[in-house]
Amino acid sequence: MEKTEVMTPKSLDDLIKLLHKLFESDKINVEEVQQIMEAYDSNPQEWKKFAMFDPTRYTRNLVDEGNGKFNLILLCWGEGQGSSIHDHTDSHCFMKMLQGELKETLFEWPKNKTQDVGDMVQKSQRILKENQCAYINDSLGLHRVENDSHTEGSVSLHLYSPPFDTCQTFDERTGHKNTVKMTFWSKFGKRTQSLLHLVGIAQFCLQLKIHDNKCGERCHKLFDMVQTACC
Ligand SMILES: N[C@@H](CS(=O)O)C(=O)O
Ligand SMILES: [Fe+2]
Repeated sequence: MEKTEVMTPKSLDDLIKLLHKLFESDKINVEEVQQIMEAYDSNPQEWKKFAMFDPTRYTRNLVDEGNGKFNLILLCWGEGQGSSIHDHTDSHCFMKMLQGELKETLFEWPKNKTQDVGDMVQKSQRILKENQCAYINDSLGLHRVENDSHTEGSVSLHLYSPPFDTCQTFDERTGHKNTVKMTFWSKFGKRTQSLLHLVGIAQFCLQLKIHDNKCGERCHKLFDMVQTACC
């Protein structure tokens, strides 16, 4: 196999361009992707438009859809926020630190995948520092990611290939698993949830039509508008 030189992306846009090139090929070189992501020197000016925090849980903000080959997602972790123990749906997962630190804990898959089998077995734990790029896939195990800081938020850039929108989460005590849908807090720098919220309100208003035809009519219009805006 030929050895390629590690390219140093000059900016986030440059990194995205390089990633598009690398993922044109059907077979990717994990180390190469990891090295290129690590070589990008985090510059908040370039990514702050994607960085939206929520006080209640970590947010997932879509940055790029990688021509359908990968999703590039910026994750914002407030103080004390973390993920559940989860898998990565048979995809590659690269995780590049843009700001602050994150604690990553690796777990083994529960022995019996169909039954609750007691405590999850912890394999290792490490602190990921700014500009570091970690990698995981399902054959390496499961993980949980946490921002342990009481004073600072953390930001990380995740690349998933192929893209996926559900994963399995695991109860640390029992190993019991659940399939969960993963949502975006924003896409390409624009908040998504508020529109979904409006759809919910419009749907609710539509039900009122039973009681009040005028309201129903108005809400049909609102519902159509919101649907057009969303899709
Ligand atoms: N894989 C998680 C983030 S992490 O905890 O690695 C997600 O995409 O939401
Ligand atoms: Fe993860």
